[in-house]
This record gives sequence, C-alpha cells and structure tokens, in this order.
Amino acid sequence: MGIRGKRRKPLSKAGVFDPNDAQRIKHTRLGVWDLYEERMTDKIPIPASSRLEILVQMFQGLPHVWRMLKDVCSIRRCLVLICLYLLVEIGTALIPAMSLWYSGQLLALVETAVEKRSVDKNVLLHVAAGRVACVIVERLLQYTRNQISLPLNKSIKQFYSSHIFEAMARLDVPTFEDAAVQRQLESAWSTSSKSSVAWETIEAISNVITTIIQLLSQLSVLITILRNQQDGPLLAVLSFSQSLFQWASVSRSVFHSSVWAATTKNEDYVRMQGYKHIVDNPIHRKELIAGNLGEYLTRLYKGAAARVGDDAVDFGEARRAHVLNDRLTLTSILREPLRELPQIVFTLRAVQYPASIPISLASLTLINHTANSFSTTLFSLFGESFSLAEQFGSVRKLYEISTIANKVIDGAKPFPENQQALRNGISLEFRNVSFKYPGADKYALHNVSFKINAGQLCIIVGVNGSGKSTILKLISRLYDPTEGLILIDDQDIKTFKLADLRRAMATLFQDYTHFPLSIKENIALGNPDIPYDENKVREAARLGGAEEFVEKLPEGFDTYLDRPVKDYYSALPEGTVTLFGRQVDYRKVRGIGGMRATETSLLSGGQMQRLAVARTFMRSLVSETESSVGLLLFDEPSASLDPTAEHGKLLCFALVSQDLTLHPPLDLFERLRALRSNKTMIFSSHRFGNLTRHADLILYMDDSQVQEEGTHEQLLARNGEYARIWALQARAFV
Ligand SMILES: Nc1ncnc2c1ncn2[C@@H]1O[C@H](COP(=O)(O)OP(=O)(O)OP(=O)(O)O)[C@@H](O)[C@H]1O
Repeated sequence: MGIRGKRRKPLSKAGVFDPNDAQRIKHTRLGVWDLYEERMTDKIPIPASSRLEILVQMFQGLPHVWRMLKDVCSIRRCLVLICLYLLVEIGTALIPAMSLWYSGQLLALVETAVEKRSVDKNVLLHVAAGRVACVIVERLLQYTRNQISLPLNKSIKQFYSSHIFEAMARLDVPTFEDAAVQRQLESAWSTSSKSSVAWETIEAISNVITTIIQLLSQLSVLITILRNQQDGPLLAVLSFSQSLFQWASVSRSVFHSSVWAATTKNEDYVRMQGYKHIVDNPIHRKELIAGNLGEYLTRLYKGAAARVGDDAVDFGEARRAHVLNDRLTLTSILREPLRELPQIVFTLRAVQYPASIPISLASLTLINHTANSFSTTLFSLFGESFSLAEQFGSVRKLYEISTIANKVIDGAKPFPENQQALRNGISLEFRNVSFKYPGADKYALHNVSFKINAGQLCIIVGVNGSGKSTILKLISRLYDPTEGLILIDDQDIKTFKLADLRRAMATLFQDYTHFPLSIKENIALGNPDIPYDENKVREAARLGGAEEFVEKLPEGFDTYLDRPVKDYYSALPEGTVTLFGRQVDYRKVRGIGGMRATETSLLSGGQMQRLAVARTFMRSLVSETESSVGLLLFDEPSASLDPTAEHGKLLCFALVSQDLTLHPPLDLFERLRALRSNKTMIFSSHRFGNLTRHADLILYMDDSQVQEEGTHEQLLARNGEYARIWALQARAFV
C-alpha cells in the first residue's frame, strides 16, 4: 500500500471528535477532569514522518520568514544589531567545546602528574589560563548578548505592534467576530507580552544555528580524543546510547497526544467556579452586597468544596500532576545503573588486560562527558526544530492577518454623486430583506420591505428583539443581508464605497461604548475627517447636552472616563489623596493585598449617554456647510424596556425623575428633531406618543417583521397592535 493509503484515518466523522469512540480515543480520569486523547497507534507508519511534517511546515513558512527578516533589517539599527547578535551567539556556541578540550587537557595533566610525579608548569599555566579565559569570555558574551537583545526586542516589538494594530483596525464586524479570525489574531501576538513573534523567531533560528555549531565543535573534540584510544569508540557508543535511552524514556512519559479534549462533569466543581467568579469579579459586587449573598455563597462554596475535595484543581494543574506522576517502570529502574555502564565496561577491560590498560581514566571521563554533552545537544536540536517549525507557522499567521478578507465587500462607486443633494437627505429602501446573524439559526429580520424618502423622519418601534437595531446595523453595512436588497438613493448599497457611505451617515448605537481616552478625544472621534478643533468639540458637547457637566469635572474636557494607564506608587504618606494632580487610585494596592478593585464610574448613565450623543453630533451637526452627512441613525440609547411588559417601570421613571437623564429620549428626541433640518433620520425606540407623532413613517416591528407601517394617525386609525401599545403607554404617563 502506498504512503497515501496508509495515512492516518480521520476521526470517526470528519470534523467530529467523538469521546465515546473507544477504538480511537483513550479516556483518562484526572481528578474531576476527563481527558480524551486520540490514540497515536495509527499514525503514519513512516519513520520520522512527524519530522517530515515539521520540515514541510517550515518550508511553507519560509517566504514569510524571509519577508520578516527583510522587514526587521529595515528597522533602524536592527541590521547591525542582528549581525552583532549572531556573532555573539556563534562565539557562545564554541565555548562548550573549548571548555571540554581544556578540561580534557587538565585531566591529562593530572594523570601524568600522578604517574610521573611531575608537572610541566608551562603547559599547566597555559591550560589553566585557557580554561579560565573560556569562563570569562562566556560571561562577557552573555553580557553583550543581553545588551544587544534588549533594544533589538524592543524595536522589533514596536514595529510589529503597529503592524498588528493596523491589521486589526481594518476588520469589519462579522470578520472580527469570527472565532477563527480571533484565533488567528491571538496567535499573531506573541506568547508572552514581553516579546514578539518576530523576535522569538529570530531567537529560534539563532538557537538552531548555534546548536548545530555546538554539535560540530563537540563532535570534533570527540573525534580528537578518540583518535588514539583503543577502546574509545566503544565507550563513546556506550555513553551515547545510555543518553539516548534516558532521553527516550523521559520523553515517552510526557503527555504527547496532539489531538485531545478535556471536560468535567463534576457539577460541584462547576458550581464552585461559578461562586468564585461571583465573589472575585467586581461586576457582581453590587448585587452580592445588596442581595446579602456573601454568607450564603460562602456556605455553598464550602459545601461544594468539601464534596469535591482535593481534586478541585483546574485542568492545567491536573494535567501537570498527571505528567509528573512518578511511575515505576522497568526503564525507570534501569536508567540509573545504565549510567554506570561505561565505567563497568572500563573495569572489565582493565581486568581482561591488566598489563596494558586500554584507555586512561582521564580519557574515560572525558569521553563520557563529551559524548553526554554531544547527545544532549543533539536532542535539544530535535526540540528546537519543533519550536522552529511552530515559530515559522506563527510568522506566517503574523503576515496573513493583514490579508484577512473582510466579509463585507467594499463597493467601487463614490457616494454621494452629488454632495449638495446630501443636505436634503438620503432615500432608503429595504426590498424583501432577510438576515440571520453569523452562526444563528433564527432570522433577526424576515422578509422586511419599506421605503423612506429623502428628508423623512422614520421611527421604528417594537418589542425587545423584534429586529429594530438590526435594521440600523444593515443600513450602516455592519452586516450584509442574507437575502434581499437595500437601496440607497435607488441604487444597491453594496455598489458604493464603504468609507463614503459611512461618512454620509451619523449613527448612535444602542450599545454605544466610550473609548478609554479623554472626554474631548471621545467627542472628537465622532468625526475623524476634520482636524482636532477644541471649539467644535465644545459645540458638539453643547448640542449633546454634555458641556455643562463636563466643565464641572475637576479636569473638564481632559477627564479620562477610564484611564488606560494607571499610576504606580508605593507606601505614600498616610492621608495622601492626590498624586500627579489626580486622585490616588488605591486599586493597585488593593490588588496586591489580594483585594479586588472597585470600578466606580465618574459619570451617571445619562451623562455617559449625552457624551455619546455629542460624539454623534460631531459628525452631523457641527456645521451645516462642512457636514457631509445625509442620514442620521439613532438606536434608542437608553435601557431597553419593552413597554408591554414594563410600562409600570416607565411610569416609575417618569414620576420619580426630575432629571432628564433618567428619561432622556424625550429630551434628546426634541433636540435631534430640531437639529436634523432636512436630513433623513431613523430613530429606533420603545417610546411611542411624543416621538412617533412627528414621524413621516412609523414601522411597527414584531417577530423580525414589519407588522404595521404608516403615520401615527394612520396606525391609530388602523387600531392594531401599535394603537394598543400606544394607548397602554399613554395611560402610564397620565
Ligand atoms: N450579534 C448577534 N448575534 C446573534 N443574534 C443576535 C445578535 N444581535 C441580535 N441578535 C438577535 O437578533 C434578533 C433581533 O435583535 P435586535 O437587536 O435587532 O432587536 P431589537 O428590536 O433592537 O431589540 P431591543 O429593543 O431589545 O434593542 C434578536 O432575536 C436577537 O437575539
């Protein structure tokens, strides 16, 4: 049978890992964990086949590694530093062989001294100086290596962090949310935050080169020693084979199945992790305290912990314990005596030929030592070739992330064709649009059709989950419809350039976020097309209703809502409340003390919302002449409450609150309506009445479909679901 026919058969069903397939999957209990490993028995029966796979993987990565080397050398100073680094590494690689040689010379001197009762002082001095020089040079090389590698690593890391940033920034929503893309992005970052894939690869390449040099130099020392020794080759083979035996017996005990999965069915352990999460995650702290859950959860945790016992460890720990578990096997018993084999053979040979001992004791030690270090280097070369292949794979991924294709395909036509017409708004039509979110089975929109003329005000109302936000997301082309067509000014939305389209729309999403930047930057980012202008930021803040409270903040528009970089300090004098002009943040200290940080927000929910509105205004309403926006999309930026189910809560809000921030859409809506002038505006909302009365078109959504459509009067006259809910809400506010 050819190689092809003997390849490892796929798991029972393509793409399925079936833990119950006992023929293929080995099951091991590790405490509370069940580990399922694919059996290795049916691996490709070609000797060293896995090494072949590694070689193939390495060759595939070569073009990317070559490109990486060129990129790295193009960074300022890096070419010189890399050359120096390689020189130092080569120098370091020669040291072990030189040390071995000098050690051998020293041993030979000692032997001669014992035999002849005299020492050639010159030779001794020379050899001793050589041995000492080796150690000093090794230390100097190590120092130089550190001096070079630190700045090299920093420059390379900086270069690639920009590369990755750019690659990530360009990805659209469905592509970025794709789990495979997320994995690809993760593997492009380094395994440790202190380094970068590129630097780790350079280190891996240099390791392999230096290991080969070490091997060759040790081999030449070995050959020199063996040349004049009668039994030298025999002892070298014995030393080498006992190293091989040790290496094989150790490496076999290591967990090495490449395909595996682990799970736990222990409900108590799962619950314990849940309780732990509630207690150590700050987001649950309010409910934990207000709900008086502390003691109760502690009781539950202790109960579950008692039932699980000492097995309550995470999988990593269970696996480590399993791997390190000392097992009494024949090889482990024979391992140590085998180490003594060369000495035993040497003694037997001495007994056999007492007149002429075939090899000197010094040579025996030296041969043993050299053969051991040769074999250790050889085995480390195998390990390094594995990691080199992995590194090459990571480099490939590092470069491939900048070519990940976006799922939302860009159009070619500029938009708008006539900039002036934009002032009078954009017309929009949905024709039989259906949409499922990636990976979802259910339609978020099903066969939706409607038309909004240029300059009209459209309000989309409906219960939670009926598809209101989804309509706005499709208009922004965050996603494309699964079926149907969206027309902008009577042309397919997909034909227009995405950047132009997004420039022509201002959107405030329901689940808006704030960037971890200063307030002024948060607002300014609403319009990246104009240069930063403090006055415009203030104007937008005023229009959004945020200027007044922002000015009252100690740092005003420079305030960070969430400062991305923390200050560091230690043992400040008691009573210190400010440092570097800011309030002392004791979160870090608490973290060190094992306590959790409390995230207190500087602003109320309503104030946060006003800032989001200000950001949206930055694009659309800062200046009528400069604005390139023709369509305003507002997804109700308040807590989502379904009026049918929650009208009682709405009533409470209206009665309790004198503060506009608690029912901002009314206030916000009036302001928006006044400022929109002739532009098209779509507003998604739960609130009826006040808002909907002004609409040119109301879409009442339910069950992913537009159920009713018309003006407020038309829909009331129709006396359908819209009229029923409107009456319900109106009653609540009376
Ligand atoms: N990212 C997503 N992935 C999968 N399904 C989603 C996603 N976002 C929304 N959905 C689903 O799509 C449907 C419509 O959601 P959508 O957010 O458009 O409703 P909505 O009318 O805006 O609701 P609400 O009034 O609560 O904001 C819901 O069933 C929701 O569960």
